[in-house]
Amino acid sequence: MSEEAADQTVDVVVIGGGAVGEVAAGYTHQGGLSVALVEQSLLGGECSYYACMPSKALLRPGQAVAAARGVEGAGPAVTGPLDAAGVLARRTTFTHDWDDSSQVRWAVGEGLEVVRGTARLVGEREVVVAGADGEERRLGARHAVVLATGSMPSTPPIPGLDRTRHWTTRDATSSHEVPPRLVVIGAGVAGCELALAYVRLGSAVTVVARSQVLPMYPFRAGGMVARGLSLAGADVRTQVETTSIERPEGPDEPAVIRLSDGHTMVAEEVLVATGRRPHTRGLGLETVGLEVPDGKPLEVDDSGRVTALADGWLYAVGDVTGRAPLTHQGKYAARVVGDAIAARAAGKAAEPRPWSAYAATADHAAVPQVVFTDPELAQVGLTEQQARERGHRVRTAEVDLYEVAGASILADHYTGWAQLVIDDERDVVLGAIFVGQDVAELLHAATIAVVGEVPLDRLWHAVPAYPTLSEAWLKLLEADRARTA
Ligand SMILES: Cc1cc2nc3c(=O)[nH]c(=O)nc-3n(C[C@H](O)[C@H](O)[C@H](O)COP(=O)(O)OP(=O)(O)OC[C@H]3O[C@@H](n4cnc5c(N)ncnc54)[C@H](O)[C@@H]3O)c2cc1C
Ligand SMILES: NC(=O)c1ccc[n+]([C@@H]2O[C@H](COP(=O)([O-])OP(=O)(O)OC[C@H]3O[C@@H](n4cnc5c(N)ncnc54)[C@H](O)[C@@H]3O)[C@@H](O)[C@H]2O)c1
Repeated sequence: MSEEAADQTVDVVVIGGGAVGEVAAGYTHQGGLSVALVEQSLLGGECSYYACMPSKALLRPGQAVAAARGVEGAGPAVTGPLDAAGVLARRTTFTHDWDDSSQVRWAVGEGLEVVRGTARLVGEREVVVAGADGEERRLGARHAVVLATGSMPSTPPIPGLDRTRHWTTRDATSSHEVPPRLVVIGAGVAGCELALAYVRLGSAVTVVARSQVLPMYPFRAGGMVARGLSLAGADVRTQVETTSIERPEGPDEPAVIRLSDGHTMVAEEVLVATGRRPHTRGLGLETVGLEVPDGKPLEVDDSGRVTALADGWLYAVGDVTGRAPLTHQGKYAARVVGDAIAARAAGKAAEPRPWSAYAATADHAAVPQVVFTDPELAQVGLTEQQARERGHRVRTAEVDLYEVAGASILADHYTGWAQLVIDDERDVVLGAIFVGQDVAELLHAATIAVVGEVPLDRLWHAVPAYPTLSEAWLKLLEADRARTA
């Protein structure tokens, strides 16, 4: 688009103002470039309004109560059920009642131009934004366009689902009611977290897993989370398919859910939490010669450049790339994208050398994730299975966390498990997993060990304070010594 044909020309247009797009825009601007950030809905995206923050806000009160009840002497001070209305109200303070004014103030304060509307590519470095009023605005980009359009819930092919009103994670995180009965289909991260939140809020919850709970993690870890859900009162059904869903009495009447084991359930709400697909639909990718099948991610190199386009003006970042669909990892890639665009605009090569500022290298082997269930599950890097599949020769070290003095102080009858996946040739940590109460804060030490490739004989000198849960590290290293002695 020539500067005359455009209503406005900036250095960089970022499409999608979720957490990831905001960071890409911010870093690009800090690099000295003018940036238009286009958002069709709420600036801040899923994480702020329908995902991370509201789900964690729904979970936290139940965690606080459970922690107190797990300590003799403290338990009697906490009686009665959660105040569901209070929990929902506190959640709403985190979503700012689904009002993004504070995020807009932040963006404008940073020097970004916020453009409201739905954007699509119409050619190389050319974007059209359709506003809510139907007006179209043409934006030209001198250097780059960044696609940060996120992901959408995927709908599994369950007979009747497409005709039956149901919850997605958006509804579950923004509900103002606690349904008396809730069936959760899918026992991935979102399904497990939201099942726990609602069972603790008072719903009768059934979780339907077609394989196991959290199948992406080691069997033992998923089993511990499944047991935690059961102890909280959920009915967890594994190895079972959902064969049909309907609301036979009408859209506002209870749903009837049938399972492959012959069981039938009735519930006011059904949450379908069976994964997400990259949001590439309607982006005008065909106008720049890209063919991306629906549901497939935009492939990018480590600096975020869309690999299918030769001249490198189109970038993608966050969930739409399918690389590591987590807020923190998307924001990390966005920092890389912002730095790479600014450097290239200044005439630098900005080659994505591994571990340089221009490469999101950690995406490949050091992604941390916490599942905020009870017990929590915190994992980084490669699982044992992934490491073996990638051809590493590995050994593992494992401990039961009740052996750790800090754990026994934290909770009576603490149960937990930790495992290190160790590269047998280089003696460095490739991955770590912790399952137990409050293990989330153990994770960053593991991330540092994995990213830093810290040799085990040096890690031996990183002494955890007594009596903290971090002594899990000492126990793990001792277990490895005992095995390799
Ligand atoms: C229930 C749930 C809980 C989660 N909890 C966590 C957690 O605790 N920690 C964690 O790290 N991750 C969590 N995630 C994952 C996390 O929410 C995503 O990884 C993150 O939101 C991705 O950010 P994004 O900016 O790439 O996409 P999004 O947040 O989806 O933002 C994309 C934005 O682009 C906009 N957009 C799309 N198309 C256009 C267009 N054509 N024009 C203009 N704007 C457009 C959308 O309106 C949206 O605002 C959770 C996910 C779910 C579903
Ligand atoms: N704490 C966190 O970091 C957090 C919390 C929630 C979500 N997320 C992220 O958000 C994204 C979406 O979460 P999610 O849990 O929906 O996706 P997911 O991919 O983690 O899990 C989806 C689960 O649904 C199952 N499934 C698929 N089709 C099914 C069917 N027909 N019947 C029953 N089960 C079926 C899959 O086997 C899988 O276990 C993921 O990237 C996740 O990592 C992160």
